[in-house]
Amino acid sequence: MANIEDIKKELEKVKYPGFEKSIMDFGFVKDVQLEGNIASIVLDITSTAQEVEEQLRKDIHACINAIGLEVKLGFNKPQAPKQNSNSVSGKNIAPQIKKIVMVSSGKGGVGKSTTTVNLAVAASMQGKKVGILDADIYGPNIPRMMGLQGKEVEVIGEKARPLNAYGVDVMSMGVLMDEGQAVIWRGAMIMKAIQQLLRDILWEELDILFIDMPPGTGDAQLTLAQSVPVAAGINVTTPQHVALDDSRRSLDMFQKLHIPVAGIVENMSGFICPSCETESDIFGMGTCEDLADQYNTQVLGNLPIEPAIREGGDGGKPITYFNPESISAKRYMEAASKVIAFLDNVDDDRTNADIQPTTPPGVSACSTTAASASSAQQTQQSSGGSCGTGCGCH
Ligand SMILES: Nc1ncnc2c1ncn2[C@@H]1O[C@H](COP(=O)(O)OP(=O)(O)OP(=O)(O)O)[C@@H](O)[C@H]1O
Repeated sequence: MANIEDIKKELEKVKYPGFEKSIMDFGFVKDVQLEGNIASIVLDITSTAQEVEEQLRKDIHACINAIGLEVKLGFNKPQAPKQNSNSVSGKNIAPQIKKIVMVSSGKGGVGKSTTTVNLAVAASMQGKKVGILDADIYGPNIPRMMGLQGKEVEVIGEKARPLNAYGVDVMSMGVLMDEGQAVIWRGAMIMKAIQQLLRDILWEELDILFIDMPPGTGDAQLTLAQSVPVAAGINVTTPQHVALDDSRRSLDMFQKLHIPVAGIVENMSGFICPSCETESDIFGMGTCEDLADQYNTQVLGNLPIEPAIREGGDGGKPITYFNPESISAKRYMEAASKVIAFLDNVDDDRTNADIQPTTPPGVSACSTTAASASSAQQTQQSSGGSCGTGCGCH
């Protein structure tokens, strides 16, 4: 006869809909009891969506029945939010912003924030009125990268005015939270935070708002797509094949959310030696071309690993603004021009209902299942010359 441990083992096989992690790993299973052959299980879940509950019921029944037990299931769920999804209500909560661009990556640490900052600065240098919303609530580092760390936000009534650096308006959870404060966010809180960052911030009329998303494909992406019409998505990745697999998830998510894909930024693509400026291949270069073809999009730019890019990020002095003659700054400028050209072709008057999904609030239109696209071919590039600094050039 199965015991409680057997039940828990079975529950480890049940994945939370739209995610790779199990309900046990998420800590959603609050109570497991066994009386006779009836397993009583209580779950705390973050989604209000009926579909999520139904899927879980189905999966849990299947695996618990398989070990010869009946199931009694209880769910604790948050109240459904009053605010309907944008696509359902047709409401745009930030109508003064002409074009919203979602910058995403399949995983953390690939240079998404660095790319957001430099693209935004580059677009501003090309005459656009630009803002950055740092929605990476788990690691908001845009304030540091824009030299705004420790700056006080001006509060007017119940709203806050964005900060400004290098001609770009900026708002971030990092400005609103104490430094180093750890944040553990669950679905409903993320939804609220993102909506507040759009609605309760006094954004001026902007041509483009770049939004630096948390890595991955989750509640934040869905909430954003349901709250405002997202005109374009940009995927940032590094060229290694493992990173490209994660990237596919991100690109699949754009497709599922009906977000037009402006392109892919291949970051840390080769290394530029600070001494001789030779570009050499470290993690691979040019691997995103195939990926872009598969998703019918373009590579916006190949940004090398350049110490000056990191120093610009750490020191709050973006390379595009402070060293516009560098190879990287020129590539960011070119990438920004491609984004602007892409946005020119996305209709200003498109409403969210035209481009974003019509799933009810809280229902994940995102899937973490990677497309079964074939692997991109790595293009090896050799570099000439030798500088003798051990940078890898030969
Ligand atoms: N092309 C580059 N050359 C050198 N350093 C880089 C480059 N791109 C990013 N970095 C550095 O890599 C680190 C991670 O970059 P960044 O914070 O932009 O990544 P991220 O994808 O936003 O990470 P997270 O998901 O954790 O927020 C930073 O220290 C940044 O300065």
